[in-house]
Amino acid sequence: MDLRDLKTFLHLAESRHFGRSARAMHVSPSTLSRQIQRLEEDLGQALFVRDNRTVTLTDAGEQLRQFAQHTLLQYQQMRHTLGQQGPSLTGELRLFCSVTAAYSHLPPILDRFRAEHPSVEIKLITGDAADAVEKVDSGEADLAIAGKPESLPPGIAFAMLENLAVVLIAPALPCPVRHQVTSASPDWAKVPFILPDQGPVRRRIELWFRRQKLSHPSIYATVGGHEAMVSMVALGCGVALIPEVVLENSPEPVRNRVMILERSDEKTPFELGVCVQKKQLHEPIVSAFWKIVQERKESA
Ligand SMILES: CC(=O)[C@](C)(O)C(=O)O
Repeated sequence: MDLRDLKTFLHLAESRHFGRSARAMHVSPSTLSRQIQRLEEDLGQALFVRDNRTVTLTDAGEQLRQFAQHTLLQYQQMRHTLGQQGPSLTGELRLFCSVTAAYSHLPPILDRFRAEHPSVEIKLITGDAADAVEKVDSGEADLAIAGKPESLPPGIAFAMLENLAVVLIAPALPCPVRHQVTSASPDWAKVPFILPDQGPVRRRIELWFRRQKLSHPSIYATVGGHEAMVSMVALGCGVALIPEVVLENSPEPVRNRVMILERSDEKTPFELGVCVQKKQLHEPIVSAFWKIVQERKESA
């Protein structure tokens, strides 16, 4: 068994997306398939079940995921201990992110940070992704995972993690809204929209309205938190624009009640990243976390 295969496997087990993992690990999709095949042959078990778009772990895959997570973290910890001079960091780090980001993007960064700095206490605050930059700007959090706003406050630094797709979603089960949006030429002025109350996603739906020449859209509700928007769409209340990762991390019964009407084009990606106050970057704990984010960015 090769550590690189294990790393690639773990990435795929977390992303559940061949293309994304191949890009992040700097290998071609066929190399990635070969690495997984090698592990499957070695263990004599299938690790993933694949269909057109999604990848699911088998029981053996889940066992290997746990093994890979422990092994790689222990390895990193050992490497760090061997190469470490001076005392390790102690203190507190306050992180803010959405529930979605806590599932999708925070785990590998936090695992790595914990492996290197086990004595730092992590205070995780979850909430509306749209509040992330403000939480850092106001000093309530040291670092946050955020969608990049059109303009960043002057004291804030932003390190991009990934370009996310943004999708327009509608109820998938038979209901009046589904009927409206699946007709041959929907009357968009009559379709109820669920909007985030603020933030970069709000800005995007406003641009979408403009492109559709929709000056008076019908607003069903304005809510805080992209996760809540998915639930409302799943209940048939209206349609909404959200980062696709929020849908991907919604519980399956909710996901099954939602369909994607439109996916944003690659020219207008939604930049997800980590933000911090520039003046805090010299603080040892903040700077240690920032360094890990920068390294991930380079390997993404
Ligand atoms: C901005 C952000 O954190 C996410 C993951 O895209 C979200 O929760 O919408």
